Order: sequence, then C-alpha cells, then structure tokens
Amino acid sequence: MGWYQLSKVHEFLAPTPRSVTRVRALFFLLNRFARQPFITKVRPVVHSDTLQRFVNMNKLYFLAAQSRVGQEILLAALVGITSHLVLFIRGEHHVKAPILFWLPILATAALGYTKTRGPSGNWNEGIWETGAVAGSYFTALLSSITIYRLYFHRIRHFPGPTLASVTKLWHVAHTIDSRNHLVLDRLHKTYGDFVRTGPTEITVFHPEATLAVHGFSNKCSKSAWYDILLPMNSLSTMRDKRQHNERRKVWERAISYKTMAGYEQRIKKHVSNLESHIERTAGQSINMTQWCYFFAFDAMGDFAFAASFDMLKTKEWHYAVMLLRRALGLLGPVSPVPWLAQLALSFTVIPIIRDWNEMMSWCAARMSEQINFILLPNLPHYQISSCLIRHAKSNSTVEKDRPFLNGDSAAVIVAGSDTVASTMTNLFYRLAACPEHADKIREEVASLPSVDDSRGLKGLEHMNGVINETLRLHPAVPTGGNRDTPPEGMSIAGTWIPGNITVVTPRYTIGRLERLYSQPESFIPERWYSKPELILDRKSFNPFNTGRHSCIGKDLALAQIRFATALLVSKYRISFAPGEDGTRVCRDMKDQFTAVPGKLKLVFSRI
Ligand code: HEM
Repeated sequence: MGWYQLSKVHEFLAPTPRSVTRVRALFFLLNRFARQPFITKVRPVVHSDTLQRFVNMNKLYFLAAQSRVGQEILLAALVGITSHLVLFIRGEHHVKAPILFWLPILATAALGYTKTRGPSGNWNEGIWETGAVAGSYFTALLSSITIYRLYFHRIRHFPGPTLASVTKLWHVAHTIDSRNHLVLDRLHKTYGDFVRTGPTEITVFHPEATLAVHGFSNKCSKSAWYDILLPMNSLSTMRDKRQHNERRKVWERAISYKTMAGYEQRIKKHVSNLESHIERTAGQSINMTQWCYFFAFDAMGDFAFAASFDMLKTKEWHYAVMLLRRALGLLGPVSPVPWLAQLALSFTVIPIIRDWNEMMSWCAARMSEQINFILLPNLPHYQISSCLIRHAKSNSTVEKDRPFLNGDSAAVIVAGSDTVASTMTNLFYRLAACPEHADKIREEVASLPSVDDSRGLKGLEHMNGVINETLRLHPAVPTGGNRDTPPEGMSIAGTWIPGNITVVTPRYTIGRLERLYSQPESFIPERWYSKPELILDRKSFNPFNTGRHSCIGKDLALAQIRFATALLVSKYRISFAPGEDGTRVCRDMKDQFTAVPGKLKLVFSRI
C-alpha cells in the first residue's frame, strides 16, 4: 500500500497532526509481527469498498466509545489484554485452574444480574450488554494470548502444528482416545527432532535428549503435570528437589539391597499363585493381560501394605483395583494439559473423578490402618509403607507427613503394578509370537541349579535380552516424565531451549529410532549381548529413567518379571489362543502415563 492510500486511512483513523507518526507506527508493527510484510499481503484486497467499510467500522467504534456500554466494552477488552500481559503470561496457574475458570463466569453472572435486575435493570438490554462486555473480555484475552504465542513467544521458531502452539487443548483433542504415544510419533515423522507440542512445550526426539534432560547432571525440574496428586504428594510427584532428595533417602531404606531377600520370598509366593492358575487351565485359552494384572497388583498390595488383593485366588478384580484402573483412564486425555487435569478433578460429581477420589481415599485408609494398628517394633523391614511409617514415627512427624504417606500409598500401587503388568503382557506376547526365544530361555534356566535362583536368573543373557527388548519396544511409561528446563535455559544436541519450557522425551519413539537401533522395529534380544553392533547408541535406553528420579523399584520389578518368566517358560509351551494373533496388544494399547496393553489370549501347554 502506497503512501497515498496510507494517508487516506490516517485521515479517518486519527485526524490530528500526530496521526502520521501513529499510523506509521501501526503499519511498522503490522509488518514486524506478520510472517511476511502485512501491507503487501493485504494490498490486493483493499479496494475502495472494503476501505470504506473499515472506515465506517472505526467511526462506529469511536461513537461507541462515547456511550456508557461502549466504554464498558472497551474497558472489558482492556482488562482482558491486561490480565494476559500482567497475570497469565507469568508463572504457573494450573493449580488455580478451578478458580480461574469460575471467576469470570461468576463475574459475568454478577454483571448480568445487576444489569437485568438492578434498579435501572432492563432484561433485554441487560442480557445484550452483559454478552457484549463478557464477549469483549474473552475475545481480547484470547486474541492477546493467541497473538503472543504465535508471534512473540520465545519458542515460536520451533516447528509444530499451529494450533498446538496456541493451545494445549489441541493435544487433548488428539489424545481423547489415550494414544499420545502415536500422536507424538506422527509429529516426529512430520516435523523432525524438535517439535513445539504446546504453547510452552517442546517434544524432543533427538537421542541426546534422554541424558540431557534426565541424566545425573541435568538441571531440569519436574513439570506442572506432577502436581496431579495435590494436596497429597509422593516421591514420584515431588517437584521440590530438596524435598525429593530427603524423601528418596527414606524410600531407599524401604527397597534396598538388604530388603530384597525379604521381597524375593514373597515374589516367589505370588509367582507360584500365578502358576497354579496356569496349571489348572493348561491347554485352555486364558486372558493373559488380565492375569498379569492380577499378579502385579497382588504382589504390589503385599509389598506396599502387607495386604495382597488376592485376585489370583479369587479370580476376580478387587473393588479397589477396578476403581484405580477406571480412575487412571482420566490420565490418557488430560495428562498433556495440567490445568485441565486440575479443573477436571474439581468436578467431583463426574463418575471418573468420583472413582479417582475414592481410589485416593482407599489408599489413604490403608495407610491409616498401618499407622494406627502396627506398633513400631512389629513393622517388617520388607514392606514399603512400614519403612515410611517407621521414619515418620521415629521422627514424630506422622501428622506432618500425612500428605506424603497418603500420596505414596497411591503412587506406589500405580507405579509398581501397572508397569510390571504391562511389561509382562508384552513379554509373553513376544514369547508367543517368537517361540524360539522361549526355547532359548528354557535352555538357559535349565542350566541353573534351581528355577528360583535369583542370582543365576540375573545372569541369563537371553532372558535379559528379551526383557530389554520388550522394554525398548513397549516402554511401560511411553511418553510421560515431562521436565521443565532450568530458568537459564539449556542446549540439547546444539539446539537452544529457553528457560522454564516443558520438555518431553517420549521413550516410545526414541526406542524405535533408526539412528539408535538397526532394524528398530524387529524384536532381536541378541542385540543386548551377542550382537551389540545392532545398538548404535546404548545411552538413550532408559525404560526405568536415569538420574535422581530413576525408578526406585527397578530391582523389585525385574525380580518379579524374571521369576515369573523363568518358572512359566520352563514348565510350559506358550502359544496364541485360537483366533488370536497378538495384534490387539499394541493396537489397543493406551498411554495413560503408564501403558495399558490390549487383550492377549494365550494357551500354556505342559512340556
Ligand atoms: C517394569 C517395571 C517398571 C518400569 C518400566 C518403571 C519405570 C519407571 C520410570 C520410567 C520412572 C520415572 C518416571 C518419571 O520420570 O516420572 C519410574 C519412577 C518410579 N518408580 Fe518405577 N517402574 C517400574 C516398576 C516399579 C515398581 C515395581 C515400583 C515399586 C516400588 C516402582 C516405583 C517407582 C517410584 C516410587 C518412582 C519415582 C522415583 C522418583 O521420582 O524418585 N516402579 N519408574
């Protein structure tokens, strides 16, 4: 647009001598923020009619500004922009999401009331005016947020879906069926190693991300997602580094080298319960996914509270486990958006939220039982809750520690059961699909003095290869584990990521990168011992995470998986049930922070 047309606009917009400077500034800004020069882009469509309409609108706008309602509308717009620039743009607000959601709604209702019912109230005008003022506030707020995130944000130059950089609701819309692992995998294929998956979030698929973000020397901190249990807290959700370090030391006493022997005795009991069922149903089709869950939850209930859920015996889902599994369904769609999770949790009448709260109360009640009824000298060492209670009782901090004790009781059941159950389901799926791996494990186990020789089992190369390969292709935590970059920012593989940006490092995709593994989609356990050339960079394999937040239950989990695999493989041949080909395990898998595999029907036949 030339100066002739510009000065026309300027005559109408601001008829004062200072207007030339203002109009110049306006067009300078438009040019600056648009991806390409705004004026050249707009020029062909700005003919005299359009210009006249634009001018008329501006006249109306100035007239409106002189009326009372017009002033209110302008003020609302100003408040909208100011609340973004002063409040929302800084810090975290997800915990206050319920207040921030209801406040404008209540304010609009109050405004509506005064305009329609007050002394000078008029129903029709009042409704119209309230709508206009509220609309003006929200339009201004959302426009300000959108413009800022698209054109000014520190990470605006990272590629990714445009809507994802404006709002995280984009992510919710895509993960409504709990398949975040596939959503992120597709984004990697489209946009490359660094993808902007949210207004303040970058998902990094580069192999170096694992160590940079999770390794021992990293300065990152846990992201807003980890406030999910508030007002409770737990080792796995603690964001404060000092608090986490202290709590971790208490946990290390609960699951240590010394206590492992105690746990192993009880693992053998649960493996034997699983095997009894398989023996009774030998030659018949069984739902292996379900039995892996029964096994893992029974064992974890026992380790956590000395109270097994006894599902392997009753052959039925325990009420509390059903609650927990239903409640965790919430994490699939809302996990990518911490503020939505907080908001959703405030709607306590929704069935899934009721399940969530009931599950939390159930776990808290189990912890209270332990606190109230078990005396200090009787607390066994090889029980997680008893070690945590012992610490609180000996420091007289039971009441102060309640939020941690209650949070830990819920977190340990989820962290310890879901992960083991999904890994075992996937492992048996792989053994049924490739029986030669089961044959190799059988040979290895036969070389040991006993099938439950824990030391010997640890050294079985092929069995460990099968476990690693299962965890690589089917990680139990496929995308979770988000971190925030330190305030000063950080560099990952030469790419600078500014401070306080959430970084996601999805194990599901990183475990399948061609840059890291030859034939990445193939299940080759030998790559972990006899064919190391098939692994190009071992450092980024972290199914249990690395660094100070690494899985504290790793040894416990591996012991369960090894004992169960060794016993079942040495006694039975494993095959798919008639009509089953195993595809449902991956096809129906859900990513609810932990992975939930699809149904798997197997037949175990005695050897
Ligand atoms: C195959 C089984 C398992 C896998 C693959 C696994 C994986 C993981 C991963 C990836 C993390 C890090 C999560 C994050 O960054 O937020 C983690 C943390 C954790 N896991 Fe496990 N886990 C398994 C079994 C267990 C078991 C049996 C327990 C029982 C005690 C357990 C307890 C925990 C706890 C308490 C944390 C938090 C540690 C911290 O933040 O200091 N996990 N696990």
